[in-house]
Amino acid sequence: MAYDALVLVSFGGPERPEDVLPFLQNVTRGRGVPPERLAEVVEHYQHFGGVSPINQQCRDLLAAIRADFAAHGVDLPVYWGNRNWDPMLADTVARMRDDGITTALALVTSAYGGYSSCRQYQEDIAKARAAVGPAAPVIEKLRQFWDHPGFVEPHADAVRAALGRLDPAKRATTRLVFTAHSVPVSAAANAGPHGGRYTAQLAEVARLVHAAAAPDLPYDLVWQSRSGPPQVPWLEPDVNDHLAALAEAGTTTAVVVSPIGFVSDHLEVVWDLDTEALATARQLGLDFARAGTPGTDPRFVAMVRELVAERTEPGGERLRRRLGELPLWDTCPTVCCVPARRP
Ligand SMILES: CC1=C(CCC(=O)O)c2cc3nc(cc4[nH]c(cc5[nH]c(cc1n2)c(C)c5CCC(=O)O)c(CCC(=O)O)c4C)C(CCC(=O)O)=C3C
Ligand SMILES: [Fe+2]
Repeated sequence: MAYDALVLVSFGGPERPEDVLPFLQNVTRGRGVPPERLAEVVEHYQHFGGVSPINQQCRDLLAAIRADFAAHGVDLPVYWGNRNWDPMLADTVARMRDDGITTALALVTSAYGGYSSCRQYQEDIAKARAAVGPAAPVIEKLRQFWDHPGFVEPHADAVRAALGRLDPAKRATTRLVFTAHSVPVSAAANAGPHGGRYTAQLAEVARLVHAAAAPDLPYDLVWQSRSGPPQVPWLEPDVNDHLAALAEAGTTTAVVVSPIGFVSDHLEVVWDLDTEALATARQLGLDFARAGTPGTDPRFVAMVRELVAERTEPGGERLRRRLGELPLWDTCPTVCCVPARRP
């Protein structure tokens, strides 16, 4: 298959105080998030002057991908469009059409399967193409990359670096706490062609990062950033409750919190972990170091080029680099991740 562009598809975030509410309305439209929760989240964004870091992180990633492509003779223009805020994906797809693009690959800024991480981005692409009309380019999502070394190794190095910031005298009572975005229990059950893939992939990445970074330490996988109405069950425990349970048990004095669910230090990281979870740890008397995310790590950027090569080189499937053992699929069956359509 010949492709004439790559498009980075991301979540989007506001960059001005007056954009926070309309952005949040885009995110939560039709999803039953209570107004009290929305009001709280407005405050999280306003704490940072109404500027989410995520768009600048996408610009930095774009620049890094373009430089890497140029250095390796990959002659593909790279576009960028978001689910929830400017640049909106439909506007980007219109521009791609105007530029004569006919068949593009898409990199989404989530490594995992599941509705919010994978299927919803495919719906975003389908909606944007429908809005542009019949001349819209075909856009194929690159495979999920949770266990690619270009994603796992930067996380593992970040855990090592975070451990280096903690008191070595407390090493024997230090614990790794891996986090990912919580999702409704029903969404987790439906993730992937046979269900349960979001949590299974995260458990695999936690295992791989732990083994690479600090196999001598105990570790856990917990959840953060719960949304939705209180009566709907979401994945638990929450990272804050987990820290309280560790402090209560009395055998932990320090934690490294590693957000393996994410590719960059966006608001869910700088608020929910660096602000909230840090405050929780302080209150509990636990030392706390937050590990970084891949961001623009050269290995992560090179991974993007490798994922493209898997699709463009002859016999490209053989180029797949993976550290894990869970089944992999390039394209999702139509029944994937959508409860109503699962048999
Ligand atoms: C699995 C998952 C990822 C990881 C995959 C991926 O990265 O895509 C993710 C990422 C992100 N989530 C983000 C922000 C928000 N998520 C919300 C709400 C929700 N997230 C959900 C799931 C996920 N979310 C779900 C099931 C909801 C409930 C509403 C719904 O069913 O859709 C809300 C609404 C308010 C609230 O938090 O209640 C906000 C503001 C940002 C941007 C941060 C920034 O601005 O820097 C990012 C990267
Ligand atoms: Fe979210």
